[in-house]
Amino acid sequence: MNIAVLLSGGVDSSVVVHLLCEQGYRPSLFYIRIGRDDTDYMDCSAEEDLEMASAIARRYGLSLEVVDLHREYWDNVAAYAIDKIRRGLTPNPDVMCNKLIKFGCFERQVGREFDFTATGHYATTVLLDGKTWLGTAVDPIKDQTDFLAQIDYLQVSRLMFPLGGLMKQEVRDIALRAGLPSARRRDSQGICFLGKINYNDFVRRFLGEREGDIIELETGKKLGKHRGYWFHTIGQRKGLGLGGGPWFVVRKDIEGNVIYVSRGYDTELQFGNEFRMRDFHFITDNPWKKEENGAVEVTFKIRHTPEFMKGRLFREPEGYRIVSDEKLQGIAPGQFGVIYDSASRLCVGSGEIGL
Ligand SMILES: Nc1ncnc2c1ncn2[C@@H]1O[C@H](COP(=O)(O)OP(=O)(O)OP(=O)(O)O)[C@@H](O)[C@H]1O
Repeated sequence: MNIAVLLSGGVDSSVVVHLLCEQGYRPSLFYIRIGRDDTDYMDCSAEEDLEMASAIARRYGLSLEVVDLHREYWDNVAAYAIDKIRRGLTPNPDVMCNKLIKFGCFERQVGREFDFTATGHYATTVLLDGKTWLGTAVDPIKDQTDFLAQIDYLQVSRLMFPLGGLMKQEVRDIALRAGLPSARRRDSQGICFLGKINYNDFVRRFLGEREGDIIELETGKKLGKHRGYWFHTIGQRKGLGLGGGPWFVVRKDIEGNVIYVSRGYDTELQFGNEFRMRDFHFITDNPWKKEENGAVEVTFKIRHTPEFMKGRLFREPEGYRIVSDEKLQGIAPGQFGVIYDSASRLCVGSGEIGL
C-alpha cells in the first residue's frame, strides 16, 4: 500500500511516521511550505519545522519532499478569511485550510498518486454500510473533526488518521520512547498557517484601522472606542479594553462601524438557543434522509471546544436549523455549525452559520 504522510515536523505527525514504519509501511513524506506573503523566505519557525521533518525522514530512511502551496494558500484561504472579516463575519481558516490546501491542492498535486494520505489529526475514519465516515477521536480535548467537517467523500475515503485512537499523552510517550527529535516540541498554536501569525496584524494589513464606538446594548451608553469592527467577533470577551466587566461583544453594526457590548457572564443577550446554517455540506452522505421532515436528535459544536452540545436538526427550504435546550454562547455568523450523530461518534457535516 502506497501511503503519503503529511509531516509538519511536530510531534503528532512524527509519531504517525513512526507508527506506520512499525507496521511495516514505507510511507513517502511531504512537508507543505506556506510562508508569510510579505517575504520570499521562510520564517524561523517554519525553518525549524522543516529541519525537524528532515531529521525524521533521515531517521527512518524515507524520502521527504517539500510541496510549495504558498500561492494557493494566500489566494484561497487568506482571501476567504479577509472577505468574511470585511463582511463582519467570523471566518474559520482552519476548516478552509484542511478542505482547500491540505486535502485539496495537496491531493490534486501529490496525494492522488497514493492509496492513502495519513496525517496527525485527531480524528478517525469509520466504515459503515460500505462507506467511509469521519469519526471523532478518542481524546475529546484534541478531537479535530470540527476542523475537518468541510472535507468531501473522496477526501475522507482516502485519509488515514493513525492517532485517532490515542490520547495526546500516549502520543507524547510514544515519541519519547522512540527518541523522536520532535518529542518535546510544544503543540502548534493553530491548525493552519494563519493560527501561527498574529491575527490582528494580519487583519490590519488588509483592512487597516477605522475608529468606531463601543456601545452598551441595553443602555445605548458610549463606553469607549475600537479600531475597526473587523477586529471583533460575536462572543468575544478579551481585548475590548473596558473596565468594570466582563464585557461581551453581542452585536456589530457593520455599516456604522459600531460594536455593541453587554456586561456580565449570564446576560441573556449573549446566548441563543437556535441558529441556521447555509450550504450545509454532508461529508459522506445524509444519514437522516428518512426523517427529512421531522427533527433529528444530534450533537453539535459551534466553536472548537471539547464538549458536544445536544440539539435537534430541522430541514428548512433554505438550509438547516438547530434548536437546542442548552444556552449557546456567542453564536458567530460565518463560523461553522458542525453536526454529529446523537452519540457524537460520527461527524456528519457542517454548514456556515447564517446571520
Ligand atoms: N506544514 C505542514 N506540512 C505537512 N503537513 C502538515 C503541515 N502542517 C500540518 N500538517 C499536517 O496536518 C496535521 C494537523 O496539523 P496541526 O497544525 O493540527 O498540527 P498538530 O496537531 O500540532 O500536529 P503536529 O504535531 O504534527 O504538528 C499534522 O499532524 C500534519 O499531518
